[in-house]
Amino acid sequence: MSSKVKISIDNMTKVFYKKNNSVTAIKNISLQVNEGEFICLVGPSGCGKTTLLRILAGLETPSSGSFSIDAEAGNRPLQSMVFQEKGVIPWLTVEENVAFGLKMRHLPQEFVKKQTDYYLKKVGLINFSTLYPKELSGGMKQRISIARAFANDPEILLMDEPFAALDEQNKFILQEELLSIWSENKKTVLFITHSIDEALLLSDRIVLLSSHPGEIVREIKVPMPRPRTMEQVRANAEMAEQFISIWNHLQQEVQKSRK
Ligand SMILES: Nc1ncnc2c1ncn2[C@@H]1O[C@H](COP(=O)(O)OP(=O)(O)OP(=O)(O)O)[C@@H](O)[C@H]1O
Repeated sequence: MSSKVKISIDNMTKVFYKKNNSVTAIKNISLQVNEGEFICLVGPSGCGKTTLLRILAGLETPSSGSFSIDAEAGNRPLQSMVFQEKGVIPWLTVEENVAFGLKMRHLPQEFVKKQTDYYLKKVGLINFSTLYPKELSGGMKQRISIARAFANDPEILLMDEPFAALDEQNKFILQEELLSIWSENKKTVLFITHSIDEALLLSDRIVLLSSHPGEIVREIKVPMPRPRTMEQVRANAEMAEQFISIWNHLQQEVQKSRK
């Protein structure tokens, strides 16, 4: 990981205004993410995690505060986003889905083919490239989204619970595949998860948010060296301590939000 700051979020607040009331989704969020850093955002439901990612993706505007993403020269997209579901285009084949962003940028056909095949191989879909999403399992569809996001070669990757809808076995496989791809090109990643295990496995740093409105309450540097596997994470005493500490935080925040 470099010491260069890639994402800088400065005192950001987002308020949604409705007819007769307003909802503050996130409040005074300040965060700096280094180039190549993998950060997981963990917090109770409704604390504004998705809102924060949507702002960074340019899909919402902050009510106050600001952010910047350090962009290198060239025509790389600023960010790619991977969602929990519905991230694939149903009328395009697997290959066309992965190539979509590259084709939109009118990159040379040869380069698009090379980049697409590389990531299709990485996620184990090269033999399924002519199929349509309806012919695939949920895990395979998420693989398309991951392959497309990396193939686009964005400045940063934003991932909103990409594995939440998968069964445990598929989830473990995809987590390891994601880590394997990430370890090659060290993208800067902001990843939302409700799974403490997942956050401990994937992150360099875990950012804990309070219940609604979401404020950053703690940052945890994950002490375990890489490469990591879920078995190692679960067998490690220090990680077990972190798990309990995060679990207690979430319990307290959920109880607070119910009062
Ligand atoms: N477009 C919107 N209009 C009005 N309110 C919104 C909008 N988007 C989000 N909110 C509100 O902002 C708050 C934060 O929502 P958000 O989806 O960001 O939380 P979250 O932490 O991602 O939740 P979860 O973990 O359940 O996915 C919620 O109270 C939600 O109702």
